[in-house]
Amino acid sequence: MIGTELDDERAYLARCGAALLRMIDGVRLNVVIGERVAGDRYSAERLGRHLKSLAKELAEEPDGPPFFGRLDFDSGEHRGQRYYIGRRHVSGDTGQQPMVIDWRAPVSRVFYRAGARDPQGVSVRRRFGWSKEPITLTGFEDERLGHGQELGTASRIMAAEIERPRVGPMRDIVATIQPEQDELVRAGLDESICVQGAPGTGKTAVGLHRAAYLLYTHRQRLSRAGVLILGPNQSFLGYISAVLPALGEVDVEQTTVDRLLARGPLRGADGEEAAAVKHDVRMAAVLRRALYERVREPGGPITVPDGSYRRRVREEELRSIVEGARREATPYDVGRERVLSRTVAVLRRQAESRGQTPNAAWIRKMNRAVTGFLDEVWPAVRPQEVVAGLLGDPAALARAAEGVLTPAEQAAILWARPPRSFKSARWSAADAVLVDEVAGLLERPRGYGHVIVDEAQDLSAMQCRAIARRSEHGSITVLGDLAQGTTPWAARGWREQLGHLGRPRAELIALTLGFRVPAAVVAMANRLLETLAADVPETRSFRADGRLRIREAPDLARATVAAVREALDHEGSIAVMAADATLERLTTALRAQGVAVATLDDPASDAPAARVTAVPAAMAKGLEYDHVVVAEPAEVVEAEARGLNRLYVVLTRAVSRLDVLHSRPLPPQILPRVEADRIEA
Ligand SMILES: Nc1ncnc2c1ncn2[C@@H]1O[C@H](COP(=O)(O)OP(=O)(O)OP(=O)(O)O)[C@@H](O)[C@H]1O
Repeated sequence: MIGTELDDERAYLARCGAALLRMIDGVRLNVVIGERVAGDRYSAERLGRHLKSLAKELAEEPDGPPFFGRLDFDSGEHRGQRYYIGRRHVSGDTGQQPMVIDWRAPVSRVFYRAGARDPQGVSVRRRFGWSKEPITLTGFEDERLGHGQELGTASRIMAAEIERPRVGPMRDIVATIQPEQDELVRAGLDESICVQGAPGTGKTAVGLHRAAYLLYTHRQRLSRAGVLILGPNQSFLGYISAVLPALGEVDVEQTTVDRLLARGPLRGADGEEAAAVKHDVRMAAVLRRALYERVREPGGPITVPDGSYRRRVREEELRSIVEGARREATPYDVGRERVLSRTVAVLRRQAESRGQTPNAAWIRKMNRAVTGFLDEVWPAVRPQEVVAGLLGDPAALARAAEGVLTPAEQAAILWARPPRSFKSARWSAADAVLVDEVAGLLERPRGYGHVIVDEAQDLSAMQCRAIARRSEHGSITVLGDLAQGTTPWAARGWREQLGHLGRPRAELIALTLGFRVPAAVVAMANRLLETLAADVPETRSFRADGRLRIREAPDLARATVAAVREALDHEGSIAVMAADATLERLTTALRAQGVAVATLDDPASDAPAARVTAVPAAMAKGLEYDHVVVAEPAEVVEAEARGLNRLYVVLTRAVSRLDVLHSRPLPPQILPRVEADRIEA
């Protein structure tokens, strides 16, 4: 019975393949016709470009299966219908319903949300199982929701997908999105949300799928306004970069906050103290003062030659123009424009009252004539100039920071050797944030329709403000985990962070079911979590499989080589994680033993297909590997002020197996019940 049904499904699969080819051919043909028939060159080019990108998109359809689920309805709006759900829409014959419905379409929501308690009209939900290379439909699993039958997380197909060994970059999760994740993915475009989730609960996955969903649902609005994804570093962005293209979305900007804000190369570095002050929210007030200190009261009336006349604007009038512009609290550059246009308007009224009719050339002439006055009372400035003027001049800093920063804080951020000009300044990443703050006071930056911020707990207040400026008229999705905060300014609570992000009332949602880390590892991570003083709920693991092994190893290098060799016998990616110096030593040892090791900054180093990556503990955030070897956790803890949080991050990167190797005593925070986990070889 199942056999014949499987044959039927395979026949349907073959028809889908044919339909997809027809779609690609059709679009390609349109490219050719479009190029020939469009009325003029401009529309020919536009049409051609559009069709070509559509053809490219379709042809680049990943080799994945065209559908992963099926819904049979026996009541409600879709009664009697059967829909196949897949990554992308596949058209049916003319006049027929689609062969496959996009997972983002409204009806697909039922696939993710229906359950025995609320079948939503569905009699049977079917999940398909596939094997790769070649893509083969191997079976299916039915849930008769109408009869109270629901597998939930007991689904074998779902478990196999979640527990599969990880290789290469992150993949989409469309086939197995959980109901609570789906709710976040499909939150409306006007809703800003904040997702607090322990490691591996799918925050990043939710964020990426939300981007794809919003682009599908609000294509026009967002293709104009744009979607921005912010991640912690380039390695992380590389790791997630394939997910959206696989879902057919190629026009999403994915970058880091530093890159977003940098206006040139960053060649400077700050000490801890200076960075902490520069990232503090109080700097916003200091910078505002430093900028508006440049606005001066008019020192007297102005006289402007106009043909045979000399026009005069009284000091009181000028004062009220400057004061008025200040009070209006528009961006600084708009204020300057207003002072200019209002001063010229006074001159114009004078000219008109004398029977003159000023034209555009006259206005231009007057604009030029009052520029000297304008530069005095409301000078044009560049943001770098303002910041350099502040950090390079103790007196200017003291004026702007009075009552806001302590003398010690001021001393911490002063440049020891000020550059000759702001153009030769060696800007640091923190300086770039300050420059951006001033730039935001000068004029509003380009905004996005939606911004997704990953690892948001690590952002400083000043970085949050930079993001808020870019999402003022859009919405944001904030993803993070307070327990994984490792920067000196990492958030202690979400409400305050959301305030800095300009969304103090965004809904806060917690995800607690982990899909990455095996249960044994979660138990250890939760022990560490208790000591981190982060107000977050514990995680449960979806995964009963997986292995944790803790070994004392006097010769760390030898033990690492042995652990990696053993890992290489299994399928999946492997990472060695440690503090910097130790990692270098271990990488050398591995290479000396003939093991190819890639590094994060150069993934193709050593051997292009190296299965082992050396990951500095400080760069592990957001990444995952099938097998992780963590060497000398005590060093990871000692390396930085929030070393325990870093260890928490590092211990939660493994999908199938985690080896913890130590020659020194383990950090006591993971010790209490560690003996129970210890399995000696
Ligand atoms: N519903 C799901 N079905 C299948 N896999 C899932 C699901 N949700 C998450 N995953 C997988 O679990 C892993 C962890 O997800 P993700 O990286 O998004 O978690 P995270 O919460 O961002 O973790 P971290 O805080 O450590 O960065 C990924 O491999 C992801 O594909």
